[in-house]
Amino acid sequence: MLRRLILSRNNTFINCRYASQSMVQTTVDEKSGIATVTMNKSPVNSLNLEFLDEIKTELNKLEKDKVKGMMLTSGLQKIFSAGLDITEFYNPNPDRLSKFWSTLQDTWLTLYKTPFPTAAIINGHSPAGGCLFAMSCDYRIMVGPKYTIGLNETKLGIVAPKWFIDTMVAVIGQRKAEISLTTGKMYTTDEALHIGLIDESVPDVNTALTQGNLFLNNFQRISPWAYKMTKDITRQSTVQWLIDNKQKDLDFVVTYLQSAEVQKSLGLYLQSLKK
Ligand SMILES: CC/C=C\C/C=C\C/C=C\C/C=C/C(=O)SCCNC(=O)CCNC(=O)[C@H](O)C(C)(C)COP(=O)(O)OP(=O)(O)OC[C@H]1O[C@@H](n2cnc3c(N)ncnc32)[C@H](O)[C@@H]1OP(=O)(O)O
Repeated sequence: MLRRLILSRNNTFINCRYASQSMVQTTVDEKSGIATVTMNKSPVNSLNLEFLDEIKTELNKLEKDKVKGMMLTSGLQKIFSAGLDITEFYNPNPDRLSKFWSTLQDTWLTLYKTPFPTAAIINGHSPAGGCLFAMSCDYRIMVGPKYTIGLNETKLGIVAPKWFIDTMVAVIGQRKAEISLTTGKMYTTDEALHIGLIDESVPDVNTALTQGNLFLNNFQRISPWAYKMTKDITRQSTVQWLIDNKQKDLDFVVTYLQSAEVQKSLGLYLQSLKK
């Protein structure tokens, strides 16, 4: 791992951590202590085992470094994240599938429970797992109007796991989540703003980053302990369910995803993507 200081747009030094061939780049503004984590896995930031592992490691590092906040964004042109990498569960190797799913569980727990405030800068499409990661941040700013966001699992012929569902319910409420999930609806930026799936719609990435910094800087005036306790209490039931049911969730998903019916649906969906 290499480190270097670079000069940011507002002339403060940024501590930049990067590794050769890294899929995740992080900069930390030395003045504000706010980190920007950029997902950079071409072509669509699909979340496979190695990518999830890198994201989790990076989040743990930020916690150790005691950053004051984090913005999660994408380095790709028009995609925040295409969600889980479907090739991890289409014709899967069962051992790798288990490893993949438990890494997803751990990465999500790490992101959902960060002791520092987080903002998703959604600068591109954000289906399924991409939407999950955005919803797991404390605040969402989406660059409009061209992109879409939502939990579209039913469109793939699969079911969003309970903790995906609970995360969405926490953001938009039971009724809207039920409609969104059953229909697999992908919302435009305006629609997402209207139902509360995102907090702000902005015209470009620079504005999104400025607004993200503004949101995170609010916490300079809040006790970190009070922040963390409040977040833990608010998110407790969703987090605790997964902690208590990790193995059950894993066993179910691994069996379910390998069933003939699900494999057939996934094959057809992948084919439609290639077209
Ligand atoms: C009770 C129930 C309990 C348990 C349930 C159990 C299991 C639940 C399991 C899983 C939950 C699943 C969560 C997910 O996240 S599934 C992933 C859903 N994602 C999508 O549907 C997105 C699909 N992609 C797109 O819509 C478009 O690609 C996108 C808008 C992101 C970008 O469009 P663009 O035109 O720019 O690029 P493409 O040409 O479409 O794609 C380029 C390239 O990338 C491949 N691709 C795209 N998305 C994925 C993906 N998610 N995984 C793997 N590969 C992906 C695409 O096929 C193209 O490949 P190629 O043709 O080879 O270049």
